[in-house]
Amino acid sequence: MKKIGIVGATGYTGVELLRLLAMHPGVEVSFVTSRSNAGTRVDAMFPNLRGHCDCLFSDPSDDAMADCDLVFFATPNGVAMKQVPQLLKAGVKVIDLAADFRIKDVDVWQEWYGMTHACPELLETAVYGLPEMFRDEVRGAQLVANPGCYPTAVTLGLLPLIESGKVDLENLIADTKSGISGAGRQPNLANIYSEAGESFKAYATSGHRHQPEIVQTLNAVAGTDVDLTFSPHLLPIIRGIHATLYTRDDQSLDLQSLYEERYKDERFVDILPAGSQPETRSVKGSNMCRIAMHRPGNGSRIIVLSVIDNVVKGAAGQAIQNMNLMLGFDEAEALRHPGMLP
Ligand SMILES: NC(=O)C1=CN([C@@H]2O[C@H](COP(=O)(O)OP(=O)(O)OC[C@H]3O[C@@H](n4cnc5c(N)ncnc54)[C@H](OP(=O)(O)O)[C@@H]3O)[C@@H](O)[C@H]2O)C=CC1
Ligand SMILES: CC(=O)N[C@@H](CCC(=O)OP(=O)(O)O)C(=O)O
Repeated sequence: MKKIGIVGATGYTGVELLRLLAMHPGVEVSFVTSRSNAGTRVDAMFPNLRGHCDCLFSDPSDDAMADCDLVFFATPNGVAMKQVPQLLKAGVKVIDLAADFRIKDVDVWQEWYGMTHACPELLETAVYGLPEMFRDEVRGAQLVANPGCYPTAVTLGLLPLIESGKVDLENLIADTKSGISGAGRQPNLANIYSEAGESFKAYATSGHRHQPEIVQTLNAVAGTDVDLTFSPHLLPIIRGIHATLYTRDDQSLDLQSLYEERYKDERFVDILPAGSQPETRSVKGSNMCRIAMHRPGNGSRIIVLSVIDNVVKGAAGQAIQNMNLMLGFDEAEALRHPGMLP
């Protein structure tokens, strides 16, 4: 059994890691942290884990972390970078669910995240954990930067078009909506039910830190600079991301066969039949990304619809997909279950 640690196990992505790892036959979660609940039983705080997890929360400074084979950081941005160098030296593999190692250019990272990077020398060696693009690199990685939730939905939705070399890269648009759990579990007035329920709004319209993350990946695929308008919105649902993606081609692409061919071997990307409209509830609780393509009026406009569960394929599920690759398990271990309806 591989020994797994989770730093930040009282947050939404941390507790989702615990739920999913409870279904994994090859790992045991041996170390979980919470600064505010050290010494408390995990299943006393999260009764859904009764019978699945008998750990106590430890403090993140506990040396036992270095005894793990792999540690997940499910912590706010800027936490992992302070502990990762030491863990790597101790031979521990690390997956950061936050953004500390996602952006290769340290100046870009510091500008968007508003802090000084603690270990910029690791940015080049960290592997961006989108298995549908970097599977082989993830297999050999000691440090994986798990992608952001919006970047996962947008990048998987646009990838076949960018790889085709046939779409307008000057005017890509990603109109995205996220459920409220995307903002994490810490209290925030804007995210309480009576503020966010029965309402709908855009946010971070003049700039969101996921824009440079998506562009970094798309630029690498395109081999040139793409121009992406990225506009996030807060949806009054708990889980789910819906991305509506726009571009144009010269009408030569057969969208259905392009996407089906690109993702034919991918277990976590489902290309829906032509004309479909994927729903966030179809992926709720699962690691699946569902995608459908449209060409309104058979013209040059292309609209791609992409949905994920932000906590699963957008965070904990994708992190476990990466863990499976890094530790030599079947990539789908603990992730084979379907979504929940309703
Ligand atoms: N929610 C989502 O859908 C997604 C989240 N992410 C990213 O994943 C990370 C975790 O997100 P989420 O679970 O939503 O966050 P939460 O705010 O829900 O949880 C954060 C966790 O980190 C712990 N923590 C906070 N500060 C520190 C610290 N300085 N040192 C150690 N532990 C700390 C908290 O526990 P305690 O205070 O008790 O120690 C808590 O368990 C974030 O970086 C987020 O941006 C990525 C994709 C999607
Ligand atoms: C609804 C909502 O607030 N969503 C979050 C995205 C969470 C996430 O994935 O962001 P990281 O890059 O920090 O991992 C946001 O827009 O900030």
